[in-house]
Amino acid sequence: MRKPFIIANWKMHKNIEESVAFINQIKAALPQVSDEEVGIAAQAVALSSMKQTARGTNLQIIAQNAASELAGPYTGEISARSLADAGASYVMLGHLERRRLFHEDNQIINQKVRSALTTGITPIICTDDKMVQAEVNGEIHYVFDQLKGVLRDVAPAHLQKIVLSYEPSWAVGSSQTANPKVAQQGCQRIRQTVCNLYGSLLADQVRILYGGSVNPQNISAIMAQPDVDGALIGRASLRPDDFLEMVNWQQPVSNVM
Ligand SMILES: O=C(CO)COP(=O)(O)O
Repeated sequence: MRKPFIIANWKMHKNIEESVAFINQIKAALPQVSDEEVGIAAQAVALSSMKQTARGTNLQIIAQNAASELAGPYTGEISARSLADAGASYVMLGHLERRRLFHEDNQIINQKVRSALTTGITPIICTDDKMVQAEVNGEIHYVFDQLKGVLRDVAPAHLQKIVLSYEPSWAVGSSQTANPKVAQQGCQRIRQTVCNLYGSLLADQVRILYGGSVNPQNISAIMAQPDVDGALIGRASLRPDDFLEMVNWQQPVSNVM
């Protein structure tokens, strides 16, 4: 049984004080750890204070990026080792914005994945529909070459822990509301690719999240899809009440607030 995972990706929003205040506002209303995992991906400087504030809760503190090396002369970089020290249990790697704005490619992301794994911090590997997209007989086909590249030399024992995500480029940060069927199709194809690479047992275990314009109105329909195990939420995660509504998507709103 795959445990649902709902993640706020705050990107470069919220300073340390705002991050801590947010956690103080939501921590009493988080779901049971046995039912669901909840996490917040924030700027690296806020992680340590967030971890302290979240003590006693099941909230996962997540880094948004890490260096490909663990130590050395890389001015301005932050290693997965230091992120783990700061309290991050997961690190997002290969987000669409990292690929698009900072020119990260599959090789670099693969190095980052392998470095993170040596520190015990769990990668959340993001993929998008820019993998290879081809139209055959009027149907869109995604070929998940990105996945093969970023998972190179990743052992099956490690893949068991890794979380994957599907974030179509046109839905991230856009006004286009995610269509649950598209979310399902993308996640299902990622699972199929994992099955081809690692076999069906691991493909059934790995969690695959959907990201791109998720909000309190559409999260239930997205989470109802069989291959969608969670959501990566940008803009709609910035307000505590909206975030709580989304992490408690299984309950009527009146029971949450
Ligand atoms: O980038 C995202 C999550 O990683 C999605 O961002 P939005 O929810 O703002 O579209």
